[in-house]
Amino acid sequence: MGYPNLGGEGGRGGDVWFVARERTTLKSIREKYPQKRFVAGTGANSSVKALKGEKGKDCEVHVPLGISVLDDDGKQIGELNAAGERFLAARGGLGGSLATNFLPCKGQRRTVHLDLKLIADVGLVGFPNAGKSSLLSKISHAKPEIANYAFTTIQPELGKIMYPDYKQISVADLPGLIEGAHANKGMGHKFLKHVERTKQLLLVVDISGFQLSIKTQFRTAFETILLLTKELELYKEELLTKPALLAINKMDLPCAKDNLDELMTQLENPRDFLHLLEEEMIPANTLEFREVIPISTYTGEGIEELKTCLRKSIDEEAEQVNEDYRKKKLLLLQTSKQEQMNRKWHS
Ligand SMILES: Nc1nc2c(ncn2[C@@H]2O[C@H](COP(=O)(O)OP(=O)(O)OP(=O)(O)O)[C@@H](O)[C@H]2O)c(=O)[nH]1
Ligand SMILES: [Mg+2]
Repeated sequence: MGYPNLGGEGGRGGDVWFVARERTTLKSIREKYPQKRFVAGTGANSSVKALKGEKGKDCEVHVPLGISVLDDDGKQIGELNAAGERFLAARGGLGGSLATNFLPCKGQRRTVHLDLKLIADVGLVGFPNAGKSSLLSKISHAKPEIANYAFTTIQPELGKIMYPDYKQISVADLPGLIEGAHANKGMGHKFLKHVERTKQLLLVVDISGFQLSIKTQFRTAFETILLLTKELELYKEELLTKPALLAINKMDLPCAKDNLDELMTQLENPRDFLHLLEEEMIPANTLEFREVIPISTYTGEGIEELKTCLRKSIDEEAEQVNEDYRKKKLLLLQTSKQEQMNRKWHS
């Protein structure tokens, strides 16, 4: 009876949510929120009338798909992988009430870090200058930077291959990999983490063998493939379980045909040629390619075939996933039926 006019609880402060949206980039967040801080709303004062106050307006920050939310210690506390998924970054403070002596509470403050790993059907993996960006610009509408120096690409870029039946396959152009990338040399982890989320790998190698900015200025295509395999293996062995295809680029160059013949022989029995590489660089496992496609982004040779192969590989994989799902469902159904029968039997 002591407070006849103070029955209403103040409204809770607005929350801060991260909401996954297509076509959002980390850059756009930085531009929109240069202060880089979001503080959840403070609750409202207790109302004088015996009415409950309304909750404050939430702040929704649009983030790209593939965002991991990490706490200050680097521990992952959330993940946003599909459009519309939401993560509560900071909760609004409670409104004033009798219990808090009518005083509102402050909104939550939390320091979080956003880490973007691209989600794509196919990731382009290769040494710098192999022609990954040239390839992406050839098969999609993306306009990545292309130049005759290493590390032209420093940010991953996404492009989409459009098929006549409207199916689309997303392809991520990634920064070039170099020897030691697993130990964070070059673009290192920054690049390799994106490979984790691509469904399939498309290795792109330069058939001429010239390497820019790498210890050895010349590596045959076969050696390059082994070195790329080694880097992936050292970073995370599971990456090698992803379906992989191989595009052999720059087939327009004069040396290409002979080099290709040699490479194909080596790929038939890779184990017989491992000795060509320094011992410490030999990978424990070799990648098995679903398809090997010679291409030239200059002349267009092999580009249509490559698109067809990618499509086939992605479709096959999707079919396999569906099949596994069907099998799992069937098994569940069978076991639950069996359980029902058992119960009937015992009762
Ligand atoms: N001769 C020839 N040159 C090519 C071909 N494709 C690309 N190039 C050239 O190779 C160089 C590197 O091409 P990019 O597409 O930038 O290579 P990248 O693999 O994306 O390089 P990074 O971004 O540094 O990893 C450029 O000078 C291209 O013009 C090709 O089919 N034939
Ligand atoms: Mg590039």
